[in-house]
Amino acid sequence: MLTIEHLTGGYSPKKPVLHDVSFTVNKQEIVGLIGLNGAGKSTTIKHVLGLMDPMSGDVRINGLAFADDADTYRRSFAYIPETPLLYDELTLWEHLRLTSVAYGIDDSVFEERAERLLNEFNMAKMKKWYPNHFSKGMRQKVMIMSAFLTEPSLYVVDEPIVGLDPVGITSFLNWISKMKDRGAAVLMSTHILATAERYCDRFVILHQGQVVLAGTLADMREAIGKPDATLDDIYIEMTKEERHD
Ligand SMILES: Nc1ncnc2c1ncn2[C@@H]1O[C@H](COP(=O)(O)OP(=O)(O)OP(=O)(O)O)[C@@H](O)[C@H]1O
Repeated sequence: MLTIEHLTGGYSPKKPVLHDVSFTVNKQEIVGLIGLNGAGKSTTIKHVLGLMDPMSGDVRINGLAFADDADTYRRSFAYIPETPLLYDELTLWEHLRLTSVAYGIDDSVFEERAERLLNEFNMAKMKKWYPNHFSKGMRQKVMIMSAFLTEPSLYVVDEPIVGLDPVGITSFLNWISKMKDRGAAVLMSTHILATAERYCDRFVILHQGQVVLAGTLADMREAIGKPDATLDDIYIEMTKEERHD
């Protein structure tokens, strides 16, 4: 579904941030992108979104690179950003509607999906509200519902649960698991390792712009020779040098 091969990239050709990054996210799989602040997670995501061109290497969704066909590429995934971006002049319902129009979703399909999502995320009463009345968590839920509305084959998710209350977190994780079971691929960047450990099928640990370890929890435990290690233990082990322990 998502294939990243030998990606070197970043903001200035003289000083790449990502070095030879390779990993895949398959159908029916949640892959956790893990790393310290500044490790390169957001930069990787910007390359996946097509916002940045690779300096070398390749990023493909369903075999298609952004440069091949930008419109088809963009429509093949939904992105949930860390910081919600809403239009002050559109109500919650209009935000959902705008997304559905952009993705070419049928009106009847839109209404049915939107109502289900509003109920799941406890936002039904706020359909006609404008974003200036939303809390931070509510704003995040608008982004989450917009992404789920499109039912894409790939979800790219940046720190999805920061700012959500426990009920919202459960709704998000249940819904993303349901989409995964139906065949979606999910790339999820997060610092919340206990949740990642429970919900992700595989992990990619980035450190200073390089993949230092990847695989299932079992693969990574074996690689570091610690059969009982938690994801926290593995993460700390792989990033030791930077913390000068
Ligand atoms: N717009 C930018 N211009 C130049 N350098 C940038 C820019 N954004 C990030 N960087 C640099 O790229 C490197 C990787 O940053 P990135 O934002 O990808 O890290 P991250 O893993 O997402 O971190 P965090 O967990 O803090 O969000 C850092 O050294 C950062 O200083």
